[in-house]
Formats: sequence, C-alpha cells, structure tokens
Amino acid sequence: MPSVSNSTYLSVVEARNKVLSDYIIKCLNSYGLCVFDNFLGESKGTDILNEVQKLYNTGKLTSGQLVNTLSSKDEVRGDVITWVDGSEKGCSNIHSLISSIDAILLNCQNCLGHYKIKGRSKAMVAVYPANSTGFLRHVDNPSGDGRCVTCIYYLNKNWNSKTDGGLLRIFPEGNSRVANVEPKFDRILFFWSDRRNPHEVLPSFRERYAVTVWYFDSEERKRAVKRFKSSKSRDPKSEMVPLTMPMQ
Ligand SMILES: O=C(O)CCC(=O)Nc1cc2ccccc2cn1
Ligand SMILES: [Mn+2]
Repeated sequence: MPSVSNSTYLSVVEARNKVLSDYIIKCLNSYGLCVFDNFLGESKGTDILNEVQKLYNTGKLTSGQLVNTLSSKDEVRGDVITWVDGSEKGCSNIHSLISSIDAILLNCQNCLGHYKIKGRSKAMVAVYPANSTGFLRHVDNPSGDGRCVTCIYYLNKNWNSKTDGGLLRIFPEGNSRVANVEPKFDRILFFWSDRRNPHEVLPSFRERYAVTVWYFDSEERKRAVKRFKSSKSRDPKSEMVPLTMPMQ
C-alpha cells in the first residue's frame, strides 16, 4: 500500500468534506433533513462506539427523564445521557467525531437556510437501554433558543428496526410523509431543530447508542440570550461552545 503524504491525505479529507457539505446543503435546504451513511468508516466508528459503551458500562450516564425534571409520572423518554466536550478522559474519539462534524458545518457556512452557524452545544451521548420506552414525539427547539441544526451520529451495528425497534420517526411539517430513520452504525443525520421536524424514537429492544450535537444560529442565539438572561437555568443543551477546527 503506497504511503500517502500528510498533505495529500489532508487534501483528500478536504475534498471529501466539500462533497459531503454540498450534499448536506442541498438536502437540508430541500427537505429539512439529510442522512449520510459510512461517515467515518468501520474503524473510527468502532473506536467511538467503544468509548460510548465504556461511559455507559461505567455508570457515567444519567436518566434523560430526570434532566427534563418532568412532573408528569409518564416517562417521556427512556434514554440515559451525559454531556461531553471531548476533552474528558477516554473521549478522544468522541472529540474527533465532534471536530469532523464541525469541519463539515464550517464548510456549509452561510449556505444552510438563512443561518449563520458559529457555535454548537456540547455532545450529548445517549443510550436507550434494551426494552426502554423510546422518546415521545417532540420538537428539539420549539421556542427559538438558538439551535438550528440537530446532528445525530448513530453507533448501532447490524441494527434491524423490525426486531430491534428504536426507529427515529420524523414528521416533516406540511408533509404527509414520515421519515423513518434506522439508527444504523456510522450513519449521520442532520435536520432543522425547530417546529419543522417533530420526531419520536420508538421503543428499543436492544441497547441503542447515539451522539447528538446541536448547532446554533448566531442571530437567534443572541435574541434567546437576551430573552433568557434572567433565567438561571444552566441546561447543558443550551450552553454554546465555539466550533473546533478539525483535529489533524
Ligand atoms: O436518538 C434519536 O434518534 C433522537 C432522540 C432525540 O430526539 N433526542 C433528544 C434529546 C434531547 C435531550 C434534551 C433536550 C431535548 C432533546 C431532544 N431530543
Ligand atoms: Mn429530539
């Protein structure tokens, strides 16, 4: 196998990011959602899966239901989650995932709707335990909190929703068709975070792993910060961190 120089490797990565960014721009602007398979490849995807499973198996994830502090006794969501920025011990591959997605979104600058994307949330690592209840139909950002694009990276090898459940169902506004997204290994999904994309997760019968990042529109974010200035809530999903440059 001829060795590839570092500069050649980088230009291949940049060309690939450009192709992927063009695809995301076209899909999101046309349909409001975009699915891309084989995002990082078997090896990198497995490295990320191993880190997520380690976080889960060492008890680092807490019930998402509690995070929502819902008074209702009905379980709205059955996931367990933790928030990472990738600098944590044992999260270097999750950091690499976040940087890869940031690089793609930086390439999409100013071409996604009217949005100016300059920041994102931390990454939310989520596991739906086997026989969990999924996530009831909801909108990620119903109230203009600044989040404009939801990005979910799935880590579930040989997933078959007929037997394993766990389908993500998106109900694009004004469209009678439903998008059924299998949470397949090394699949990345982007969709508008606002009321255009109500969605739900069907009950899973097998452990279901995903990493989610939300990207912020700078103008909507500025307006939201002004509106929520008084609120003391330090909800991690609405904390914004700047995009990181891709790790070389
Ligand atoms: O795993 C999937 O396919 C999507 C699951 C999903 O919608 N997760 C989710 C998780 C959330 C956590 C905090 C606040 C809002 C949230 C909205 N959505
Ligand atoms: Mn959601």
